[in-house]
Amino acid sequence: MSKLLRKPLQETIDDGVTLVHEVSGQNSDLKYVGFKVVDVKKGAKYEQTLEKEECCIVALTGKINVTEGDHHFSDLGRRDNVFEKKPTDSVYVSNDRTFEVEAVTDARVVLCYSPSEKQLPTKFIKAEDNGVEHRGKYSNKRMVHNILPDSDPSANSLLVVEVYTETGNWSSYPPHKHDQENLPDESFLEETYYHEMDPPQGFVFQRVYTDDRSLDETMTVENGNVVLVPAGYHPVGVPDGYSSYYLNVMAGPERIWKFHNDPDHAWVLDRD
Ligand SMILES: O=C(O)C[C@@H](O)[C@H](O)C(=O)CO
Repeated sequence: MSKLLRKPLQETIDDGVTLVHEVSGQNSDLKYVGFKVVDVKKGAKYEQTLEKEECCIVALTGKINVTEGDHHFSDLGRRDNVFEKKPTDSVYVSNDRTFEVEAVTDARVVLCYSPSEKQLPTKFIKAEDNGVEHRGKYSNKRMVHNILPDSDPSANSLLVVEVYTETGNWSSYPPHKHDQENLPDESFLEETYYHEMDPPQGFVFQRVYTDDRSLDETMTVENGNVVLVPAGYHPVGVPDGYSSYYLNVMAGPERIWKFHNDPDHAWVLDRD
């Protein structure tokens, strides 16, 4: 098994709360990105006290209430299935704060983390505020929901985005990387991919590789898997008949997404 590929854990951590994924500095080489997925049954609660880390809570599917101090946000979440392809609600919570997520319906909640020292205001990121982008042509078509892009200063480090790739298409393609602190040409950002497929028996392929091939892994990724991208190019290929969804979390020393295309493949962008 690749050390970059994570399968769902399905570990009960509280009444009605199942830990589906947990990526942290304790169980990976990532220093800037932490990632969790929890399934919360209707009426159950997940609570967490953040230390020196900020968190973006994404109502992936189902409906939730989120409370942090005097802030209470009700009935967040816009879809029962990510393949409804509509943006959803999220909440940004800064370091050293405690939040609670209560499920209004059975819900899957994504928790995106990055180290943070400087407190920022808690912020409700409404579905309507997600920038929606259609990128690419030929077999490189995808749709993006920008939850926390680098143009939004609400977070210290976190960048969060959802990407839908059409059947038979490629995304994060031509292959690009962001693993050098070399601004303005490239930024260093670690990344995680949480994947789903429609229909769910589908799979996609994701390759993670560096120029010198000291890292070069090609993974068969199934519904609900997570891929870690500590460095390198990280294209995704989607087989015919299946659609792909993934949620990316990125973070690094500077909060800017500046990627570098693999020079061997950048030519695909130059076609008419
Ligand atoms: O293909 C896309 O446009 C999505 C990717 O950019 C993805 O969000 C990523 O690789 C970020 O580095």
